[in-house]
Amino acid sequence: MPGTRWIRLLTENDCRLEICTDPKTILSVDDILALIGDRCDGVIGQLTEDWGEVLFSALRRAGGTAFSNMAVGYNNVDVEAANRNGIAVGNTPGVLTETTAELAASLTLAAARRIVEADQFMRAGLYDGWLPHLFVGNLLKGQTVGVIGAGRIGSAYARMMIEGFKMNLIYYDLYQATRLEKFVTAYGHFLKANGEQPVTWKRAATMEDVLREADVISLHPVLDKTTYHLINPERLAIMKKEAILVNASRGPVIDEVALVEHLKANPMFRVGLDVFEDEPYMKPGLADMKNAVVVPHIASASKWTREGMATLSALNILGKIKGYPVWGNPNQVEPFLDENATPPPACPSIVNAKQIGLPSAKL
Ligand SMILES: NC(=O)c1ccc[n+]([C@@H]2O[C@H](COP(=O)([O-])OP(=O)(O)OC[C@H]3O[C@@H](n4cnc5c(N)ncnc54)[C@H](O)[C@@H]3O)[C@@H](O)[C@H]2O)c1
Ligand SMILES: O=C(O)[C@H](O)CO
Repeated sequence: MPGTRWIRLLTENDCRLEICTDPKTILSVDDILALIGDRCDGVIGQLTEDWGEVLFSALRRAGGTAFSNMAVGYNNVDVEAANRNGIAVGNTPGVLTETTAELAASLTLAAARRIVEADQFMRAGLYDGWLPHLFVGNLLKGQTVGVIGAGRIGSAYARMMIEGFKMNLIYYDLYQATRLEKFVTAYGHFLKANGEQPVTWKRAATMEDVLREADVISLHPVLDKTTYHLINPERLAIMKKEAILVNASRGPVIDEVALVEHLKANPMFRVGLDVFEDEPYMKPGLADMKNAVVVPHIASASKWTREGMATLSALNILGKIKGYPVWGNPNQVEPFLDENATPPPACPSIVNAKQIGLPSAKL
């Protein structure tokens, strides 16, 4: 895990720390069982690990009460199994928001302006002079950005695309994104007052409305039963032929086999993908598609964010061991990240706090 603050926070609070140095990228359940051993109070794990009944009951038997993913997404964790074993499950919200949104914006631009194809063309020595039709892509200004899942990251991405490129917004979420709507309204007024075309927003009644209307669609929901294969052949078919689809949420939100077929049939349709259905693998054919930009799950990969994720996950474990209450607002974790201050005596984010009866901190 990156940085050293998380190590200091634990060791200065009398925790003995065992750091896994196995060179394997993804640990199996058996690897983790061996690491838990017969005495372990808490574990910080990664999103690539399968945390279910086997691991939570082993942790319980070893005297443990806390697990934290070093991630905001926790679809790799069976929270019900953790509840049955009385284990608190932590995650790391907030600290990834801007970094992940920036990568989604980067993928959007790379896809819209064909950056990767053009880079490969240059390196292959194929450039022999300016041409009017060389790597013509899409202009974003004035087009419509569609966001599916307008939570922390989806809203941050929307703001970047609206403020940066003056795009109009259409979004779909189970909940109203009130702050985002207010921002777009205010920005629209500002543009109008300066003699520019104002930006607009619309909350779509159905996901299909977003897919039909948007020129760029970025996916930012959690992965659960309701969002598995949310993008399927039928929904791909209703998107514009020249649309751009970006995914920096979780791979299984897209039916990747269907996506490859769609990319083959629609060369002007482009995608930017940070995540894949069977990570670390890509479905057959995807790597050959020039209309796909692919990167290896790096959306949260800035130094500040990764160190913040390490800090928040360590504080989730420490807080539970110390018997601290749970921080009341997982969207405001800044006080835990201030290098020059002692962090608040609270667990920054425990997703099953209510289910296992943990008290909430008074802010
Ligand atoms: N690629 C990466 O490195 C990376 C980095 C950070 C987060 N993520 C993923 O992004 C997800 C979102 O993170 P966040 O911090 O914005 O979480 P969040 O909880 O703030 O936002 C998720 C949003 O999805 C919405 N949602 C849930 N089910 C939906 C559905 N069926 N249809 C439409 N919207 C639905 C929720 O209402 C919520 O607003 C994480 O769960 C994680 O899987 C990926
Ligand atoms: O869910 C998360 O936190 C991310 O996928 C890590 O990059």
